[in-house]
Amino acid sequence: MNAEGELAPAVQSILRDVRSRTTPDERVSVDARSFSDAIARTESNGVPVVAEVKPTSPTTDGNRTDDPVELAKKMVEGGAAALSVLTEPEHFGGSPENLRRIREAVSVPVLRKDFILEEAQLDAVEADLVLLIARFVGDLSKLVASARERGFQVLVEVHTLDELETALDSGAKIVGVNNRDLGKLEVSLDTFESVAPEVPDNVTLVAESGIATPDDARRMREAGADALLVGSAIMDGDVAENTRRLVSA
Ligand SMILES: O=C(O)c1ccccc1NCC(=O)[C@H](O)[C@H](O)COP(=O)(O)O
Repeated sequence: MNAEGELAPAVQSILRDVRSRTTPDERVSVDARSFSDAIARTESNGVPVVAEVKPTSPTTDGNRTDDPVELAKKMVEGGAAALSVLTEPEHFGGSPENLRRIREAVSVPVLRKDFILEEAQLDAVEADLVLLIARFVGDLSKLVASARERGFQVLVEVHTLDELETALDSGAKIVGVNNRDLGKLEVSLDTFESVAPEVPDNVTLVAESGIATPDDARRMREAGADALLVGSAIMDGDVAENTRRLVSA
């Protein structure tokens, strides 16, 4: 794990809050909806998009206060293959309860987007996939195994080739390359293009962050993305139409 001094202040604050939150006593057991099946179902009609319910963020102006379940349903109506739901409350306006309600209301797989550092955090809510960020997790192999024991599929997020190596060593079968550098919060689609060629073919590859237009979507697909994770560009305006535009890219 990187020294926290190298992280943007907002990210340092997120990690401090995560550590101060209480964790549940009871272990979850999940019957997960398959992410690879959801991608395969979408492939014949369009681009597999993981649409993110992201009410706000450290880099977003304002807070979208619509009912998250209504937003999620509109994303599915727009053709989203899967959903990502922020459960971090202080900096992203999310909650485990939002995810629980959304997962009950839709039939596509739902990713829990949070900053999970230790095993007990996995038990906050059931989801089909959980995100583990290679940069922040001390023993990634152990946490991947703990998540799988509970039935979760695991999306391991990387930003560099070194982190990709750590992810693959941990046995990750789904890898997300985050175009957002959590050190500086700068976004560049070049990141995905530089890391993707080193990802083995048998790994499901997700391009994350900074995808705003159909051109961006095509660019990420040409660079090897099996799916695209999109937050801000979908949340800003008509979420069904925004999702549809990227799915039809
Ligand atoms: O989005 C942020 O401002 C942010 C700040 C600090 C840490 C993480 C952050 N984002 C988390 C994400 O992974 C994104 O929500 C996700 O990849 C979607 O990105 P985008 O399409 O650019 O909204």
